[in-house]
Amino acid sequence: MEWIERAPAKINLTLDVLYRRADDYHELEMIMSSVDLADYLTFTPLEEDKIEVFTNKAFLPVDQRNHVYQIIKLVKERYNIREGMLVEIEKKIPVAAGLGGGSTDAAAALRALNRIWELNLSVQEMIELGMQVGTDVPYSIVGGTAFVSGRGEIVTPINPMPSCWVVLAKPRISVSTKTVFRALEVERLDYIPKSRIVADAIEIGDYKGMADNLSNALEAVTFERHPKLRQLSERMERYGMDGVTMSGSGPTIIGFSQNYSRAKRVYNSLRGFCEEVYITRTLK
Ligand SMILES: C[C@](O)(CO)[C@H](O)COP(=O)(O)OP(=O)(O)OC[C@H]1O[C@@H](n2ccc(N)nc2=O)[C@H](O)[C@@H]1O
Ligand SMILES: Nc1ncnc2c1ncn2[C@@H]1O[C@H](COP(=O)(O)OP(=O)(O)OP(=O)(O)O)[C@@H](O)[C@H]1O
Repeated sequence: MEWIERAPAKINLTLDVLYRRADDYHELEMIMSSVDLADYLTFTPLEEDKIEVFTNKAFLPVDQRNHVYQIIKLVKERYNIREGMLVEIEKKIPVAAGLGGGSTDAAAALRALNRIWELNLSVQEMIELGMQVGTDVPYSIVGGTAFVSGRGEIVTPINPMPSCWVVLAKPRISVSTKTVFRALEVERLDYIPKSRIVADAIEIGDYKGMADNLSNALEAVTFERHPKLRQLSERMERYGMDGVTMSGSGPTIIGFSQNYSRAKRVYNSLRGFCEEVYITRTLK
């Protein structure tokens, strides 16, 4: 029997860095939401005790380095499972883009294994396991629109973000999350945390309040290294998007509009300028 699990991409409406912690991670506050762009994972239980991962992107690792492989291994060890699992990942979310692709696949694997192996894990137990694989896995287990804090493990669902179109633009630039955090001088950040402001706006359905306060503390570092991203962000603002920001540690720049024709126009204009451009909707 086969089991199919959908794994949606996430966007950051905000990413506030509060301080660097003793364990070298950063204390964060973020508003995240899921969008209508997803990977699809097909799970086939195997009698033989082995883990096999396949994907349609040849450059992606399918061994211990794959987040899905890591989750299966973790669950098998923790719950002493002697059966095997074969997973096919149909990758649609751009990789290393700031859209949480690997994390959402890992979360989808946890949800699927929980059902297939009848583990009866609570959301909290899945969050604890997921955190061992990546910062964005806990959010991806919960999904929807959420206020995310701590290292990324405290996920508080809030009202769905006001419905709108989201244009995602990813130029051919690679960004290492670790390098960006390392280059960040938190004590010198000249910037006001926006997550609580955006959460309050979303709670009362205030689209303008949300769009006016999008922000990302990592933008300064990533933009300095890749000036093309600043140009892209300014271009999207000039084209009339209601709000523009960077997702995660980049390089994807996201723009919001409640007007479909405008979002479509921006999408069409960016296609010549950017490697990958998508027009998506937010998910409830
Ligand atoms: C920046 C975000 O995209 C926001 O959504 C995520 O926090 C990144 O998620 P990810 O790629 O799954 O990240 P991880 O593999 O957990 O962390 C990558 C690196 O980012 C830095 N990192 C991450 C999370 C955090 N709260 N503080 C950090 O300093 C650490 O150097 C870590 O080694
Ligand atoms: N299933 C997977 N899908 C995508 N990337 C994976 C997967 N498993 C492992 N990786 C590795 O994880 C790295 C980051 O990819 P991913 O797409 O998760 O980044 P991201 O979108 O920037 O994530 P985030 O927003 O959480 O920082 C890549 O270098 C890739 O090789």
